[in-house]
Amino acid sequence: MNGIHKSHDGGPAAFMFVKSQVIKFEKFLIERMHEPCKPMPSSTRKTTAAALLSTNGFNVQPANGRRRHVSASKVWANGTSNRHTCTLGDLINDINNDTVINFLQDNPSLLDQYIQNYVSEETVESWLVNKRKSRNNRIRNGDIIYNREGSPHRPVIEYSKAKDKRIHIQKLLKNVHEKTNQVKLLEELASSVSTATAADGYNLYLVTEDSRIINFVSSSAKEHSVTTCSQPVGPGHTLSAYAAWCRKCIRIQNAASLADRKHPLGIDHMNGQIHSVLAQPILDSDDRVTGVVELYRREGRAPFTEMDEQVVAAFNGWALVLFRSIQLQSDVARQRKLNEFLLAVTKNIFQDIVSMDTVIMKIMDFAKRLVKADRASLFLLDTVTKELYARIFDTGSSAHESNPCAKEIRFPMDVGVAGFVATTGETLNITDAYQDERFNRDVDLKTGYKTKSLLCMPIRIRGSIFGVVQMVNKLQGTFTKTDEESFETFAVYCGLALHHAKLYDKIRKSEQKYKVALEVLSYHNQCSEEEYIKLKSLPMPCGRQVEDIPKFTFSPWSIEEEQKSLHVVYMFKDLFGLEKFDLSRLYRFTLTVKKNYRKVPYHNWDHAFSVAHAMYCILKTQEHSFTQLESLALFVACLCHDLDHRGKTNAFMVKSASPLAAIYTTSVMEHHHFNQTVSILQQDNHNILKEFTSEEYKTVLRYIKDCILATDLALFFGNKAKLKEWQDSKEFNWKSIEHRHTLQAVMMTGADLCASTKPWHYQRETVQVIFEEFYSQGDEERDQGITPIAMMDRTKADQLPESQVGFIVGICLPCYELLAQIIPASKPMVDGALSNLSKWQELADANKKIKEKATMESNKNNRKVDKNGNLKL
Ligand SMILES: Nc1nc2c(ncn2[C@@H]2O[C@@H]3COP(=O)(O)O[C@H]3[C@H]2O)c(=O)[nH]1
Repeated sequence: MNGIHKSHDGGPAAFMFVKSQVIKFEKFLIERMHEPCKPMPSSTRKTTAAALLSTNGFNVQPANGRRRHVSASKVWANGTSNRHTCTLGDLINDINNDTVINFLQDNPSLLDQYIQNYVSEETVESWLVNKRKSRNNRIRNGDIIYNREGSPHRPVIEYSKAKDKRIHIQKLLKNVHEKTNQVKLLEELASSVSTATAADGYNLYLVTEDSRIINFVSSSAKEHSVTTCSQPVGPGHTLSAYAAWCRKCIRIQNAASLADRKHPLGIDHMNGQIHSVLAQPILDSDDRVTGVVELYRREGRAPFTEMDEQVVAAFNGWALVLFRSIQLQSDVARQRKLNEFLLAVTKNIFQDIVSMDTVIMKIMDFAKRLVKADRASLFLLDTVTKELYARIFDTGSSAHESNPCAKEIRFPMDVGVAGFVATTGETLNITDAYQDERFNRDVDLKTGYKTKSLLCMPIRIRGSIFGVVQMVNKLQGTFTKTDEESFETFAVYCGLALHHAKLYDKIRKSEQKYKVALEVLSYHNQCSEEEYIKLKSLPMPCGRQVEDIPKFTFSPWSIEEEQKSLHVVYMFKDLFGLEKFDLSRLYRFTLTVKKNYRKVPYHNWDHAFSVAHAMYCILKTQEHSFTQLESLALFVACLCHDLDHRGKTNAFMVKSASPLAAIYTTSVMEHHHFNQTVSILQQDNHNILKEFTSEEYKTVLRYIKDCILATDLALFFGNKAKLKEWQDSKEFNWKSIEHRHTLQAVMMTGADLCASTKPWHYQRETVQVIFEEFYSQGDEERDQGITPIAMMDRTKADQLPESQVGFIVGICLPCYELLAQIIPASKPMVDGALSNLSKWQELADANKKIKEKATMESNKNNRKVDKNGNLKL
């Protein structure tokens, strides 16, 4: 049939004939291509027939009387008369598979037109799917299957199959987002690009972080034996190594060009069957080549075109966006994971610090897990001997956890990788230890363990190198940049934990020292057995001896020194009885309290005794106003309220930065007095509260604390104001705990200042010792360059009576007057204070007169001298 021309005279008959043939042709296509579309409308058929004829050189005249001419003089077949194998005439005459195939092969534009106008997109896509399926499933040469069976994701194929593309893309993205495994994504990309370019298969390679090595990762070929696993990036090796090096897409058009000198190793053992290759480097967001996708077509296939190259480049562009997003995502995930890990480390290390060794073991264990190392070691720096040492050395067995190496490993601080890191402060990531000249093989020789990769980092405390932590042998591959970064953060925590552990060790040691000091102290501060036996042997005061004790006017100075302790026991017994108290404990407690008062002029045992006595007097008048625990607390508190007083005020303790002021921020000395009270109660055979229930014990201690703190004169004014308000408004209620406790606080002040209520000669004597203490503090302040207040300035001793007037009027009388309103039996204290006030007033007035006289005298003398000091004549 070659070269046959068909001539038509044209006319309606010819047109009708062609139209009928078009219907046949259409039917043919429907049958062959399983096209589920509707048959053509007749108008379309007409147009198609006309188009068919005209496209192929026939002149078709319209049927409406005007001449429709179908000219057969045109030879059709892509403009060349000698290449066509089948004409429309042939087709029309003898329509069968072969003729149509031949016809369509020679006239692709006709099928193109038909598909574009009459076939739906879905149908075209399903044709494509079917076509690829059949191609991929075809086994060529009987040995290599080019379709990766079981491949989990074939996005392009899935995409082409999907009815709703939008939903499919969402699914695909979700899928992608869930994948943080870059290799899997690259495989997917390679698979997609392979499908898109109709490649017969692909190989995927990844470049190491240092951009030096390219490693084979996977292939679409099921049984792919690779001979070029790992290659240096650069020319002279494989095609992928070369593509990674020159960072350009390389297209090989024929097998012969594969073994170029730039890439003599080609792509691998399949070279012989490969005809065309397209190697595309994959760049990441930092423009670094992360891998290479190598697409290939086998013999018999058309080589890759520039169009394929563009498709691959487009895929690579999208991959870049995708990887950037994945990179960010995985960075965030990694950071979160690291944060969680570090939080766990911190909790674990800080929650349960027992010793430095425990911390070290924990650190090593965490570090190993962090970078997936086989072993870990921590060498501490001995700055004295300039050595690195490890008491706990990771031998790989878990035995070291419970039984650290008895023998310490020690070596000079500049030996080996650890030494290099310790001296330079640099981090080292060594992929092959035996290739590194800094590596010290001795330890391997001793242990028989083979070191391969090493990650070694300095541990710093406050900027100075404290030690070196070493991770040995990454479980898979070598330590990465990410390992280094994570490990660097970890090293900071490590430093903190070790610093903490070091401090903890120090604290533990000083705690032990403190315990020893306490033992020594309590031995010396406790009453001796002799003192106890002696006191016990003394007869308890009785008869006339005790008549005056409950009187407010009773003077503590009127009894012998050694009788005071006995009187304390007497008063205690008198107030509370001995049913609940052990007498021997009471003796010991009293004697030890006495011993713990310093020999300062005023705040000494005498003062403690007189305050306890004043409270005894008040309590004797109020036997049922307070609970037994309250009364007990008031009396004991008075006895202990100035324990270990150093003769200095709170203000002085703060100003002189005393360690006590560092412990307590307010009522410095009062807190210390209470603390001393508890210490004495805790000593052997001293706990006078032993018979109380633990609840009662806690309550008494709480009351004692409140009472002792109330002796801080700074708190008196608030307490007095509250109590006065209740009293003035007749609201004071004995049943109210708050009212009672405020009253107790004011009672403590009243007892503390009781010297101001005593007969004049006792008051004068006491004030003398009070001021002796004040002046001694003033002297010390002056030595420290501080000007003391007038009351503490011995050069202003003449102001004392005036100062006493102010003290009694401003503090003592308001206190006693208020107390007397609530506890009328305490009225003698008011009287005593008033009496002393008048004495001090007299002295102050006399002083004033003397001063006035002196001033007058001096003025008189001044008048007798001229301005130059010379006597006027
Ligand atoms: N000026 C003056 N101060 C006193 C007198 N009696 C006690 N004090 C002060 O009042 C304080 C009460 O609390 P402290 O016992 O700690 O210390 C006491 C002394 O500093 C006194 O008679 N005159």
